[in-house]
Amino acid sequence: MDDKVGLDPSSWAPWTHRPYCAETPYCAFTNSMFRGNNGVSIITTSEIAASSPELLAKLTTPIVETASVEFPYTVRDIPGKGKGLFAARRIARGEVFLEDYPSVLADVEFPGRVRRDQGQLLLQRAIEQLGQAEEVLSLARSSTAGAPVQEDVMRTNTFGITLGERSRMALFPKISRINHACSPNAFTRFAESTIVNKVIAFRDIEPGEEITISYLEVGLPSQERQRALHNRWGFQCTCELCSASAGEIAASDRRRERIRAVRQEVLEHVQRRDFNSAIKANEELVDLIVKEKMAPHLGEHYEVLARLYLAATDLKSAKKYAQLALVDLEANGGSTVYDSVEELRQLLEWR
Ligand SMILES: C[S@@+](CC[C@H](N)C(=O)[O-])C[C@H]1O[C@@H](n2cnc3c(N)ncnc32)[C@H](O)[C@@H]1O
Repeated sequence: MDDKVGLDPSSWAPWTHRPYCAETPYCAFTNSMFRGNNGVSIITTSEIAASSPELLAKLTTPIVETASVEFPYTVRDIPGKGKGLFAARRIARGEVFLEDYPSVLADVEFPGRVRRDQGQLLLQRAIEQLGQAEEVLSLARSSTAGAPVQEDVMRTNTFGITLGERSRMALFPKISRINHACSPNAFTRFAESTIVNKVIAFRDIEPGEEITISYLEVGLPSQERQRALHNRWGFQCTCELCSASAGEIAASDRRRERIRAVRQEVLEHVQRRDFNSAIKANEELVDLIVKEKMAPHLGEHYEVLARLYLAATDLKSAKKYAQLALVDLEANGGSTVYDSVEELRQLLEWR
């Protein structure tokens, strides 16, 4: 690719910089006009880039964000945690209070398919070509092994997303300042159609309160949770749940192990089309989730129950759970966050 693309900028289209490939099948492609002059870079292969015209169109359309809105949060230093986000006013449950676009995207398999020094060159180029390179490079790092800055920043701050039918790492610079909590007060939703990652309040957040999200799948047992946070993000979890008494932690772990087992059972029942058993297992799941205070996810579980009852041709129960799901999903952002809200509304109209 390095050789095929000339020095003439018109041959780089739709990118604003000459694609840089570090003698690998992967290249760093940059559009520096994305979102004003913030820019976006993607590390992928030329073949994948060429086969994703819709994605390319999204990344190369010069999105200009609406005139500066007053952000309902501030960034502050927190002893022992680096920086963090704090509510500048009351943020209501369900409010979408932060929207962020990616600065760097990379195919998840890329680090395993190139030499480390080549990967580093690709990352370096992908970041240095951005208008907000400095902002990206100042994000948190967690390596204790002296990893290069770019690699460390990516490892500490990226989310796993699906984009253009591929798993990618994505760095959202504003969201990157949000710290982890096992029982967070906010969650993120990435919308592939707009490539916006939204942050939504799980519950009312009071002025001055720290805004948190969960870095992990909610519901991991304590040891797994602590190991993952330590290994990838380099910190010791001290949240309420991680600091509870040994007895409380053991009880929570038992429920979480059971939640995991029941989730698997639900899938197996559905695969066998045994909807009645799937419903029974899902009802146990809802019960465990409430006991484990993982209630923010209840709406999605009610939705699963509505769909299972529908599959079991019990329309009355399907509607009951669709209604419960709607109440919950609407309180957590409604159709701006959940694609299924409209479908659930239609289900309630069925006769
Ligand atoms: C994505 S960044 C979050 C923002 C970061 N604190 C900063 O200064 O930009 C992830 C890093 O923040 C720190 N961090 C996040 N959550 C934490 C927590 N609950 N306790 C201690 N450190 C935390 C860790 O250093 C972690 O590697």
